[in-house]
Amino acid sequence: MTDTTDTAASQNAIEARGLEKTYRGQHGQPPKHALKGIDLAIPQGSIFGLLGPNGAGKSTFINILAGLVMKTAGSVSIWGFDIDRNPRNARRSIGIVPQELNLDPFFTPREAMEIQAGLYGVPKRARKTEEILAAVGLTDKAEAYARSLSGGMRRRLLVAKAMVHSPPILVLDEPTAGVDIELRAQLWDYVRQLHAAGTTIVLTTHYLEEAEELCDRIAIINNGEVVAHDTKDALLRRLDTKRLIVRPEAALAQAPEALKAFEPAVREDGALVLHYAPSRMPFEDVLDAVHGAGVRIADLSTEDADLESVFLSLTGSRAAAAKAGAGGLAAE
Ligand SMILES: Nc1ncnc2c1ncn2[C@@H]1O[C@H](COP(=O)(O)OP(=O)(O)OP(=O)(O)O)[C@@H](O)[C@H]1O
Repeated sequence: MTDTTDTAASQNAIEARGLEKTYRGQHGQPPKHALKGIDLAIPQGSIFGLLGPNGAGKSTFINILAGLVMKTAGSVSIWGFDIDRNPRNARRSIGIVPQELNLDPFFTPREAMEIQAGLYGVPKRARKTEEILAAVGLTDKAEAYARSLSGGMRRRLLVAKAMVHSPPILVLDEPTAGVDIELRAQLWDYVRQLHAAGTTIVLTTHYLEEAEELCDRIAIINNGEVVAHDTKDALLRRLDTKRLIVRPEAALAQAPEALKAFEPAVREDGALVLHYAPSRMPFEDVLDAVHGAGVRIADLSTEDADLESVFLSLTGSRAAAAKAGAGGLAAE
């Protein structure tokens, strides 16, 4: 076993090559090929979003990083440490916040932190229990039993526990599920602080808006395969599509036939939504078409493609996008 990192690999916080996972079929079920050769490089210092519909394989990927699921084939290195050849160092380089709120109900947050630090062999003088509890807003609850904590507090305690050994990488698996908006904002503030201090952040989320707001790079996984892997901006640019939202002076019963080429829809609030490709069609031409169709405009606005559109075009699944909690476009 060696402790030396491979310098090329260490440019990336996490690197997976040809990663495969096949779950053995249980109760007469056929085997499940959950990861079909994943290649993924997560650069150091990024806030990386891992997106995908339910069952895409995100948790499988994260559980392989955590050492909870054995891969079937391929290789993974964490902070330059191969998980097979150097599992100890690989595991020390990463803090994982699990999806489930699995906390021992009989320990207080302070105790839970100390136990976790002990498990990682962090010497007493090097522990940062109070500092981390304060950062996640749990100082007041340091002596409360975990069972008396709200869902949001438990989630924040899990983040705190994942940070006890000061790993350079923090992975959050669906961290804001069940967390109310205020606490979510607080959690993201802390995650941003960690990122500013140099921690690489990887998160899976069902909230596309969250990924859009937070992440600088995004991979979309569908059906065990990476279908996109790019900077967020490049992903958003990839779709040459904009929406024009027109508020007509008089209510429209339906979208005018003459505007068919713009995939028109009349929203519940009465707005007429048109789609166009800005690189191929000057805005003036879109407006002319609206006038030509006899629609008098009371007000208008445009919207760029969002992550949901990208997600939809890549996974081809409107249901998946709806499940992904994007909202907002439901009326179209
Ligand atoms: N222990 C297991 N045994 C058999 N099949 C499994 C097991 N765990 C996951 N799977 C299957 O593997 C596929 C990928 O599951 P995984 O949980 O990784 O997806 P996910 O993208 O994390 O989904 P979600 O967002 O719902 O958590 C799914 O079809 C799932 O049913």
